[in-house]
Amino acid sequence: MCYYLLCPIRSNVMIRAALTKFQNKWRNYRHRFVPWIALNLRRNEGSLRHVTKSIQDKPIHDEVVSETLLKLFGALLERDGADGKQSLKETRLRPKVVQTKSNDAREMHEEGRMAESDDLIFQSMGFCIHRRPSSVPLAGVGVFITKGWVPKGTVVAMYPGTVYEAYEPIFFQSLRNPFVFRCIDGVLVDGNDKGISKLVYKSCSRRDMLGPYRLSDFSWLTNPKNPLAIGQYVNNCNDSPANVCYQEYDVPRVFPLELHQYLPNVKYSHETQRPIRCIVLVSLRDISPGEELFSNYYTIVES
Ligand SMILES: C[S@@+](CC[C@H](N)C(=O)[O-])C[C@H]1O[C@@H](n2cnc3c(N)ncnc32)[C@H](O)[C@@H]1O
Repeated sequence: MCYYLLCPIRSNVMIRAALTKFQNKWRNYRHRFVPWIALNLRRNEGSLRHVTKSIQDKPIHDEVVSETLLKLFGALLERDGADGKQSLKETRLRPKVVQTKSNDAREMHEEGRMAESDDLIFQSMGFCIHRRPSSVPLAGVGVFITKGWVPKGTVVAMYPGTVYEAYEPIFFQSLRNPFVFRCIDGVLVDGNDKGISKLVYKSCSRRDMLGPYRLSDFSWLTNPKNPLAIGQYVNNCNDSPANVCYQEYDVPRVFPLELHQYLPNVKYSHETQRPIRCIVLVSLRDISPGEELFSNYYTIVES
């Protein structure tokens, strides 16, 4: 009798102990991409990023991020029109103009725009960045430095997308979506440029205007006018160490209003009081032309 009673009790205790151990490990574990972690944790344990405190997961100062963005966005604004109003008008008109062109003319127009963007980013940042088929078999698209050198500690890309507070609903957008990025504080950024995610981003971006100024950029959903806004396509490193890492950056309130139109992030709810959250990718070492960017999809935050 005793035997039958004791056995379930002992196994209950063991199960509870195992669950507590798992819960503790899970709490410390700040995963970036939810579906990916479930499938690949064991295979990629060697490529984990360890940081001691969440506050320390900033390889460069936020002021340096601000300076970089101000420089690039300033150059984009100069290209698009001195006060940003012209670029807004242009953005509204562009679809109609493009519709009247043949496919060839449209392709030439896009190629011209890409070459112009390349010159601009090369002049202000010293490198060019593009999407290409990944060097990792079956990994889809990746992001490459195609021209110029990237010194260690440089902002190389931005992770675009809709920003959800931890309590906001994202269930339907997250189904079969490998682009949902999780910040250390639980904020989620949906960088998918297709389907329902695309619709949500566009509608939030159109909602948020301040007078003549757009507060976010939605061109990354098709052809990014901010050339850095392709960070959601950076793949996870497998065997060799990552050459970039994610840094969370809350846009300071003093960030010039006319430059917000180049920020590739928008709040899901406009009632959220905190500053807009952006994610930048920062180089962990010097990167040479032709190299693919690789990040860590896993970060362990040890408290
Ligand atoms: C955020 S997306 C990155 C962009 C993706 N490569 C694409 O073409 O859409 C994450 C997905 O990329 C793929 N991926 C990323 N790193 C990988 C790797 N090292 N090996 C294989 N697949 C990878 C996985 O399918 C993962 O769910």
